[in-house]
Amino acid sequence: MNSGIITRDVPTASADDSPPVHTDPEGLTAILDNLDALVYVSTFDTYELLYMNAFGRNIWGSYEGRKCWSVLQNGDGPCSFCSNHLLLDHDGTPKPPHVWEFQNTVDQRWYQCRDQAIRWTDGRLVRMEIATDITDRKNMELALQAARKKAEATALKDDLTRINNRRAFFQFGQQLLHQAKRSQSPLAIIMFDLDHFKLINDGFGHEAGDAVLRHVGQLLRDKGRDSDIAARVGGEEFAILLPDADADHAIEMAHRFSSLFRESPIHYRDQEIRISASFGIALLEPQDSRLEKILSRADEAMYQSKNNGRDQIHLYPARKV
Ligand SMILES: Nc1nc2c(ncn2[C@@H]2O[C@H](COP(=O)(O)OP(=O)(O)OP(=O)(O)O)[C@@H](O)[C@H]2O)c(=O)[nH]1
Repeated sequence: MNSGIITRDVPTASADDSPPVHTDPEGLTAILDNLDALVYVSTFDTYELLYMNAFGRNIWGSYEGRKCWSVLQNGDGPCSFCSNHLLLDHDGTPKPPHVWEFQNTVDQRWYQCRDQAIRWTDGRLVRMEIATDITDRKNMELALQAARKKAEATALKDDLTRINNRRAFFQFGQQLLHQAKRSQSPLAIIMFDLDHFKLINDGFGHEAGDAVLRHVGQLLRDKGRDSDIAARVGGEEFAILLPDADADHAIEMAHRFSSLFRESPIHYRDQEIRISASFGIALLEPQDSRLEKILSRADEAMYQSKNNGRDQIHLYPARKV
């Protein structure tokens, strides 16, 4: 059968292991069948496969009289990612090769594909693809990407409490601040500091102190809104950024956590550790462009709660709520 790429009568290589007998003096079939890459040719209008080399036949089977989407992708129609429309100019002139990567749905391996419109032996323009197996490189790339993502996520988490660390608070918070300003929506920050934490460390031991911090982290994770950014911003100091929250909402949230802390003692080695915290709330103001400004007002309000006797909530500038 004439493959179309070969200009003389040449037997098509079989998918079995026996080497094909090549009669074409140019040895083109032998060259194509010895390539460690898929080469195939299909028509633009009917998607019929006109040629596929031995690499392809060994993986995807026989192709004669079949469509590329059926043989190569086991599909029941043209592939959604078909690159045919990228291979010809609007006036029908072949464009330079289109190079892309994808994972084959039949053998699940990754290929780098080089697609091009070429002139077939009967004169019409057809699609040719040369696809090289890049699975090993791709897997390494994907593993590296996953490792980098994990490292980035780890760098933004506080080891002890498993909530955001200070760096993450500023990174995510600054973005939310810009968003709030753009959409002219409110935004609030609640800051709190555990009361007499040194006494917990001194009385129950540093490990008990760690257990308390973990407990607070857990409450923040479990009881906050998904859209809020809760972070440990210091030793026993925490902050919650509340997007789209006005004073009433922030006050309600602060009261909710204040009660939760008071009402959920930590059980540590048969001992019960009771905690409370002093809270400060600050709201986004029109002149704010940096998160630090709002945080420092929340910090000021928090110190009013500390100085007034602890276990209470102040809204900046000086309102006990
Ligand atoms: N267990 C533990 N303790 C910590 C950690 N980070 C900071 N601390 C302790 O937190 C304590 C903070 O003490 P202070 O700043 O005096 O505050 P406080 O005792 O909470 O008193 P007030 O804030 O005034 O109510 C210190 O003893 C620190 O050693 C931590 O990761 N684990």
